[in-house]
Amino acid sequence: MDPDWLVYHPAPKAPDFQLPEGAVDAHCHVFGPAAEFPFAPERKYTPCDAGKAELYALRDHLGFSRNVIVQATCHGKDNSAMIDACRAAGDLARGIASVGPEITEAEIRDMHEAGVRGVRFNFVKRLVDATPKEVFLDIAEKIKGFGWHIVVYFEAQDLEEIEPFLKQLPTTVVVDHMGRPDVSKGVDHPDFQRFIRLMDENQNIWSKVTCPERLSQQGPPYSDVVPYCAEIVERFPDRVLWGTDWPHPNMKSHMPDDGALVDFIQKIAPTKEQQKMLLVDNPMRLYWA
Ligand SMILES: O=C(O)/C=C(\CC(=O)C(=O)O)C(=O)O
Repeated sequence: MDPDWLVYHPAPKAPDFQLPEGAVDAHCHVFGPAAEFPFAPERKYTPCDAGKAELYALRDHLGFSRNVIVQATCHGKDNSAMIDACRAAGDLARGIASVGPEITEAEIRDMHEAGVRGVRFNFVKRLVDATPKEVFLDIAEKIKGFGWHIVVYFEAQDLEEIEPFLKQLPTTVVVDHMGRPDVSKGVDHPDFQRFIRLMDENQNIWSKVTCPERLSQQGPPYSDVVPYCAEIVERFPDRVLWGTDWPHPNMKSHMPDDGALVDFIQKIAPTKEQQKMLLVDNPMRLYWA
């Protein structure tokens, strides 16, 4: 693994916040183990091993019922670790894959049968080499007939440029980590308001209200991120998802305690009704319907 790699928390606390029955961790990853599932040659980082056994132990410890496993860029377009983890969980996991334009209908069907329900388009330059938008649009056409959706990962400064592309996508679109706002700017800043407007005007666009540990400039308990997540949950309660982001790739400042991350949920979704939509109803509708 990279010399400055931070390994996931060895013993997260038991959450004080009791998750609703049937809660879904809708954003997490598996890494390897590398001996079984080697990392991709084109990867931009080399993580520690963090396989399905550890992921499912964390699920049970925190009180989640299900997982959505998002293909991590260190595995490139080889989705086998993610698919193996989905198959091992039976009906309790779904996956988001990374695919190229050469993907065939038969391959999509196989992945669907394993539990995959979408693809991820990544625009974060430190994680991937750029893919032309026409290639992504081509992939979108191929997957839409399967009822899959598209997860997009970009940073706040790139929103203006990719907004027309997002509006062209023919499926439900889920934005990772609220489009990574700069939380020093305030929720009223035009950059975050642009993201709110995008969701407001496009009913097919959802957001993950995730990764306070990545977005925070203050560190735990991530109070500076609360207003951003809370604003989105309040405005769009039926289009939000939450996940741990375990095993927290590329965290450099600190490694979060996953139990404390679960406790964060009640600050951004204060009512029982919001919590149930965020953690159960929305992910079940998108991934298990
Ligand atoms: O875990 C995340 O969502 C964020 C990542 C890693 C990532 O997306 C990947 O490797 O695919 C990041 O910001 O480094």
